[in-house]
Amino acid sequence: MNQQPSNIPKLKVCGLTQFNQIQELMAMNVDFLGFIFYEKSPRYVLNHLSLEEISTIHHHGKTGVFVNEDADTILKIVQKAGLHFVQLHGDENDRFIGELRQKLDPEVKIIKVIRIGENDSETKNKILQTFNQQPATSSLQPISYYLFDTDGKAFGGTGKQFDWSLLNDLTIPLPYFLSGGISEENIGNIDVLYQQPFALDINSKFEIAPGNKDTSRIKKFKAQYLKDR
Ligand SMILES: O=C(O)c1ccccc1NCC(=O)[C@H](O)[C@H](O)COP(=O)(O)O
Repeated sequence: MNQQPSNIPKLKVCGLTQFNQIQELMAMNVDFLGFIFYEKSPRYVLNHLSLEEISTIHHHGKTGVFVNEDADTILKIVQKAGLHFVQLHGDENDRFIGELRQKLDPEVKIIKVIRIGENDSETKNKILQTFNQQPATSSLQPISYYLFDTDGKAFGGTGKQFDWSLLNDLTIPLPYFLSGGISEENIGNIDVLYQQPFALDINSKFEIAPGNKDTSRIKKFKAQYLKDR
């Protein structure tokens, strides 16, 4: 993984489908490469790359995004594609996550997505419930990271920002990825967050078309916002 001063968030680029673009992102030391294994997404990676092709990508941050997928399918994809992170982007409950954790190689880390709708007490309760799902006595922590994204019918890739100030009302017990419509236009507001993100997750705001990334804009974004601020 790329060495950076710890106060600078890492960068995940999600919804990758093009081999040449993946190579360009690797050359610019992007920390996480996101592949969507959800058939209904316009960024469904298996329409473009095979599991064998993904397995040939030599990078330590290969992340598979899954939506309410069954554990054995996730396991098979993780093994065949050589993934390092599993991002659970649906409504997976603690029991499912615990079972999946038992099946996965301990080196493979789980990122649990919390999709955020309105900034209201119901949303805050939903988030707190998810935080409380972590069994304290487990020898292997089921969830390693949270990812906060904007809720929507498509589950992800909405291109919309949620109200970040909501995170300031919470003590987030794990490092987290900040996601949902992140671009040059709103990243300047990141300083409002008391607890800074471990990583930023960018996607549709840097696309020419779904799955087709504007890598030169990503390069500029990374150089401008993810160096010493
Ligand atoms: O991007 C998708 O098409 C998608 C569909 C279903 C579940 C997850 C999906 N994306 C996962 C991501 O991690 C995205 O980067 C995240 O949703 C933010 O996307 P955006 O709002 O476009 O920046």
